[in-house]
Amino acid sequence: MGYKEENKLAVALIQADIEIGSPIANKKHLEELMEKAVLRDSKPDLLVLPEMWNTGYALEQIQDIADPEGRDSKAWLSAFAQKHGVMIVGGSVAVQQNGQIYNTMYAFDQNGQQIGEYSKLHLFRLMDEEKHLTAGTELVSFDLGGFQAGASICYDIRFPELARSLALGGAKMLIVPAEWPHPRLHHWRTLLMARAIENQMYVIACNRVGSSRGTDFFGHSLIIDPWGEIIAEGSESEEIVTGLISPGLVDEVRGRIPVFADRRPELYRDK
Ligand SMILES: O=C(O)CCC(=O)C(=O)O
Repeated sequence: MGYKEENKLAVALIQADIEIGSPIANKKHLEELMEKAVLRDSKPDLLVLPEMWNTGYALEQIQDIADPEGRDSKAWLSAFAQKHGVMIVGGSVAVQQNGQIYNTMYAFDQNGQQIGEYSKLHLFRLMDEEKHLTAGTELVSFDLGGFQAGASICYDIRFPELARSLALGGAKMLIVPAEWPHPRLHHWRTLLMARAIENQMYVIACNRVGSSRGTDFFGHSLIIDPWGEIIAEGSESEEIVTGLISPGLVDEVRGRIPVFADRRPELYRDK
């Protein structure tokens, strides 16, 4: 593993623009940025991509351009991970599975082995997602170099129950690929910060930039530590956002303010 410091993981978020309805062009563009990220002097251990990078929100054509069974996306991500010895959380892609379309994240270890698959649980009605996509049905977490990561996608961060359930299941970091637009920058930053502070976990959030059909995506990808401190934040332009994270800090913060021990689950409503 290319750890920069003992027990630390070097993370690089690929804050890219996405061309609507153009999976081939998007893959080529992302590959250029990912190559830039891994060829830097300080090579990352983990790359994270944005949401729906293959198609963007081309929902009315999605049946025709979604990746059948995710085959093409998985093969490409796996080959890149293996070639460069880097772990990848491949943002998410529109995938066609048994006649349904899902918004699905695939994760790979540094040998190119698939280690995770998660389909977005909460579909975003403001963008008509529920008319075109099928929601996932499972909470997912996977191991990233000894660091348990919980999966979520964009709108999912508005549901604190999801991040809390992942944390209760052992996750020390929440991964959030997104296509989150203006004018809700305040929501994005506040919700991500809250998920980090309340669950005392890292939040690793990669948002796209650029404009598509009148919607402006603001980037501001974030790496937030379990105290809620911002380790790195993107601008509103394309860039690679980097930071170092350490599993030990999660244990330290959880030890200092024992939120999990102080919960009163017997009093909370679950319906
Ligand atoms: O919740 C929001 O404001 C944005 C969510 C979103 O754009 C998405 O889930 O694709």
